[in-house]
Amino acid sequence: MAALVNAHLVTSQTIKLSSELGSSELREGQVLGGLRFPLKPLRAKKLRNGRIRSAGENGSTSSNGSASRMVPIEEALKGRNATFLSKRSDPRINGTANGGAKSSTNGAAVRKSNAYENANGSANGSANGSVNGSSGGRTNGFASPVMMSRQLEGVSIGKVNGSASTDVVIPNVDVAKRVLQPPVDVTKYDEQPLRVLPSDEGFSWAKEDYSATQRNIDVWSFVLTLRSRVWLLDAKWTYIGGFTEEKQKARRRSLAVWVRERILQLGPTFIKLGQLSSTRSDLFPAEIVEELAKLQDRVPAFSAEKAMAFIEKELGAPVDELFADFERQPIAAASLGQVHRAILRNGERVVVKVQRPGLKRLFDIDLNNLKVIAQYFQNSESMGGPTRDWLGIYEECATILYQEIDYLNEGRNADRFRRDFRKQKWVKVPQVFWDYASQKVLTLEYVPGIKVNDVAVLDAGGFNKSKIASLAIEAYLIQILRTGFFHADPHPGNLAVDADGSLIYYDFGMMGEIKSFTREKLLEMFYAVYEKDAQKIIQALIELGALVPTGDMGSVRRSVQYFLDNLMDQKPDQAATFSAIGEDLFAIAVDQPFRFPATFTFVLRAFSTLEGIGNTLDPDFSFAKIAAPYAQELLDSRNGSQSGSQYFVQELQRQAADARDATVAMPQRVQRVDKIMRQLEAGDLKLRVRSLEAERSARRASVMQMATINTIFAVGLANIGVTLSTAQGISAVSNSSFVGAGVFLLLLVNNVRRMRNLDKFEKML
Ligand SMILES: Nc1ncnc2c1ncn2[C@@H]1O[C@H](COP(=O)(O)OP(=O)(O)OP(=O)(O)O)[C@@H](O)[C@H]1O
Repeated sequence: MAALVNAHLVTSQTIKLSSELGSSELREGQVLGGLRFPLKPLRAKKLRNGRIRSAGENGSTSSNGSASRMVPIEEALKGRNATFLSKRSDPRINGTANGGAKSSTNGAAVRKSNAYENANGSANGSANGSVNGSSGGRTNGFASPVMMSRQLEGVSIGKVNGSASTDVVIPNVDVAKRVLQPPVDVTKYDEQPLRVLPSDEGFSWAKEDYSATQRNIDVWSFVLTLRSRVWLLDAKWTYIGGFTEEKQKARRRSLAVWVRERILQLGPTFIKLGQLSSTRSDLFPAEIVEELAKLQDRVPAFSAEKAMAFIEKELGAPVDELFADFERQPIAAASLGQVHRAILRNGERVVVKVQRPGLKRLFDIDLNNLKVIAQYFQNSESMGGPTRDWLGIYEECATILYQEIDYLNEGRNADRFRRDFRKQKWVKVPQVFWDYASQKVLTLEYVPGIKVNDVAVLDAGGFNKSKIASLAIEAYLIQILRTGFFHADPHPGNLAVDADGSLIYYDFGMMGEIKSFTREKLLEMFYAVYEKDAQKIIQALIELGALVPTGDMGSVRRSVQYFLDNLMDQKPDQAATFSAIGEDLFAIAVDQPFRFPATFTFVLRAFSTLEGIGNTLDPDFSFAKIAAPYAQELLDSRNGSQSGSQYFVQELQRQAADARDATVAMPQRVQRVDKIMRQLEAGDLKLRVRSLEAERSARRASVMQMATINTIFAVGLANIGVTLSTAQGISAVSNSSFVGAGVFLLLLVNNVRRMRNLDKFEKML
């Protein structure tokens, strides 16, 4: 690892208590403020300032003998401001050490101030006091939070007890900076000012006494108003001054804004569903999808009191006891919960994810209503009922929602994801502190990072953005094609970059799983994409159930070929992006026999999000360029360890076998063709051909016909208007003729626009 250290770490006043005399070294692998310490030990003597000796603590760390215990400065310096030197550790290590320690300082006056804002604290020199160290307390790796907090209450810096001594090292800023040469001022993100989030106080769903009846009324009044507004969209007579496409578009836009606002009013269930729908251009019009995308960062937060009371209820102990410090202001608020920073009693910096209270009850009511709505949609022609699986979509959403409010499930997902990426050191997944976890509260290692879309900060830190883009794609390919367990919501808020350029993943509430058969087929499709083989892709899609084979596969093949050509030869300035491809695919699906299973839409959604991230990070970003070497690697690994000649021989054998099968089957096939021909001639067999191309031509002809009629009427009426006004001067009749001509002209413009769209569509195929 390059010698990377966070300037914040060294500008902070840090204290380390270690059992080993003179071991006031910062070792490789130690973690400061969530960032791993570099390379070689840094002798304490290089760092000025004081030392304190204290009792050894290693002995008390049962789960990892080598783990040296970090003690918060505040515990050492009674109320002084400082940031902690912490250690990334196995959850079991937390809560160890100091079991049975006697406190001489009564918890060292847990400070209420913001520990994160004290990077330049004044804890200089020696910290006085006596340490009543671990005194051989047997540790309980999985102590309950309450028990642990009780034990840790006694963590104290006071009189040194025992023969060992503790070093307290307070690095000098300048010396440390010079020695460590940080490449980036990570204080920029580690100490970033907190955004003031809007409060949830004005929203009825946030009230404790919100009744189920009131909720039903609120939901149904939204649904019914929405239905009538959608109906009004197409009721041409309701447009004052006559219907125009522009007016309809404006009405649709105002409807979309209204939907977004009402969704915010309706709260968590609808916000989450709105966020999920914000990529379903196959289901909703573009204006709605655009507005729904804005829901991502406009979610109100709940008060610190509410959060703290909820934590106490969930974890069974007051926040004061559980944490040495708990930041009242959340660092983020999302539809289902919010995130607070905190410091454990052992000095570990963590984030506490607190779920919005009352979510389960709200979901139960809302999903009951939504099920009725889905059933209505399913039976409604205008909502595409017969062709869209609204009930399936409802089931999918309900599953996601209930899964997302089970934070224990999220914790398990995080652990699994971390295990999947254990070999890729460039992917970081926060540790879960299981002792501080419940179904509604999750405590995770604090791993600050720069969000992948925060280009200005990445630039200022000198990060290699195209490398980050490549890593993001590669990490995703590993998930989809190798492990089969993928992050289904990789939006920029859930992906950050560490000081050493590694990727940090947050939020494991929504994970997808690809079964091995599907993975195998996706892998085949991936190779086929790499080889630009449309036929193989179609075969894989059929086997995946994403494509229903029909007689007219020619146009499907051409569509696929079009995407292949655009995808593989994609240039940054070309619009053939994943999101465009997704939209086009969905548009084409109306005509063609594609069916998109949930996994497929999630994968496509994830790829288009990643593509967006890639484009933000690197103007020359090309998905294909990044994927190609990866595909090659997979191809090589698929061909196993066989040498080139072995592979060649195997390929020859395969082709020979194909040829043999074809030859053996030939006489049978000829016989069948002959039989069919005779049946046709005898009139026993009728062939009904449905040609999608012919249907498209018919649609085109009908638009042309309408355009011709509109032209005739426009010109005719304009002629009458001109004739009348020259003969009789401007009159009501001549004016009406001009107006009529204008209307037909507009219709003509509309026809021309439709023709252009059809042309564009034709070219795509
Ligand atoms: N372990 C962590 N260390 C540092 N920051 C974190 C950590 N976990 C979460 N965050 C911050 O909190 C934000 C929200 O977290 P997260 O996405 O897990 O919450 P959420 O409620 O699941 O949100 P949503 O599902 O809407 O994305 C993240 O974008 C990140 O900025």
